[in-house]
Amino acid sequence: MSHQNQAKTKSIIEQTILQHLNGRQSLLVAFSGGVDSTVLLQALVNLRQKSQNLQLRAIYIHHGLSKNADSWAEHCQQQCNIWQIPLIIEKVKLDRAAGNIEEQAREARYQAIYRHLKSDELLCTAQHLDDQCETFFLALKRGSGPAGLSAMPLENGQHLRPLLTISRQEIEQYANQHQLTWIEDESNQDDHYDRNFLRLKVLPTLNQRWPHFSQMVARSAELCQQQEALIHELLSSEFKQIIGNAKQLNIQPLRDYSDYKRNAILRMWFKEQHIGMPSQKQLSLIWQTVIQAKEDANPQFILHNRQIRRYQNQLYLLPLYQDIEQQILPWDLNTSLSLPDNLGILQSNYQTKLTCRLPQKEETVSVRFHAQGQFQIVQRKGSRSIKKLWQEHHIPPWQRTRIPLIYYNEQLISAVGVFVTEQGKGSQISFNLKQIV
Ligand SMILES: Nc1ncnc2c1ncn2[C@@H]1O[C@H](COP(=O)(O)OP(=O)(O)OP(=O)(O)O)[C@@H](O)[C@H]1O
Repeated sequence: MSHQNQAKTKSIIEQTILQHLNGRQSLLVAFSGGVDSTVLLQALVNLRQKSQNLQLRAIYIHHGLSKNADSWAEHCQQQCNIWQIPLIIEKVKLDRAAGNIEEQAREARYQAIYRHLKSDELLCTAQHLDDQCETFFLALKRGSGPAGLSAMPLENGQHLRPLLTISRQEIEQYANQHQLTWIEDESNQDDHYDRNFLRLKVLPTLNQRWPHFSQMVARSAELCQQQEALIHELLSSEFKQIIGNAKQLNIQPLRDYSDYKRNAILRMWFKEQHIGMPSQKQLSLIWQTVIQAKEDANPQFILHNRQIRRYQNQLYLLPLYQDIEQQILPWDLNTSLSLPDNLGILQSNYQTKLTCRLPQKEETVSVRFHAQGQFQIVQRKGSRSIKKLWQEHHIPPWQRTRIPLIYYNEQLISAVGVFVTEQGKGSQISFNLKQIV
């Protein structure tokens, strides 16, 4: 490549980034140490030198997946020292046994990054044109509609992908021209992963035959994005009317919509809650088995580690709660006991109201639950008084009876039936601890 062309590549990359920054100056760069984010960071350092007044920070996420991850973190640190950029190194924990390690890593990575992102900062990641093409193909392989085929947006909230229109080849040229050093992740060569298979085996053939193939795919993705934006614009006022404060969806109006409109509204709802899009089949199952379930049913549908529930004609997207009925929680009454899933904190109060009978002695214990925007009530499972409370407070079924087994002084006692209300004002209610041994 001639010097002239190289200089052109350099200025194209910097100019493109500058254009996309559009005056924003405070940036957090997701820096993996790979060639793409190395080029991104270096180009930003160059722009900073040219008095663009940029405030740069970088973040490296240590997934602990590769045996080389420590040395990658070290490499990123050294590089940032040279460029005088503060670097955050954050370790995340993944569970290999839980499967889909790539997806887990991605989710944990973005969660960790967003924890560090300041409100006035822009997150910059280094996906490029060829990544965009691969993402489009991966969506095609899943049979996605326009939402999936939109691939990655250039900008989404506080997240910018300033290299999205730059090709891999241009990035590599820039890296070589600047004699940059970067990390080669050994897993990039493993075509067992779908993305690598596309990159290594499929797209080179297509790009060889049609030199602007990736640009054309990116254009299709952009057209899909425009269609999505249009649908969003057309439905947004209706959507606002049927979504509640807790992001629950009023399903009554959905019954009068056409299938197309209903599915579009449901997709908007999932998107709003940052959950991966359900497939067409999953959408129709949600419609049939949850929304259309018999009135007295208590339907549940699990999607991407969340559960979809219906209650009083509203659709809720909730975390998957632990089965605390099977859990044993040791409790020293001198300290407070945190219940799982944010169910609250148990605290004993020796100026008691209610009696707990333990084998050795009779002791009176009352238990208070502390409100944290919610309040918790523990009572005997299904007793008449508790049923009344459920009704009064509109407690949905999935919050009604959660029974942890609790040890006190090495004796198994049980707080029988825990439930949570969201609006709770009265915040503290005492209950019976029942001895069950
Ligand atoms: N370990 C990491 N630490 C910090 N940033 C990272 C790390 N891995 C990836 N990134 C950032 O994310 C960008 C995209 O990387 P990659 O394509 O591997 O992720 P991805 O999960 O496919 O992202 P997306 O789904 O948003 O395309 C990188 O260019 C880099 O900016």
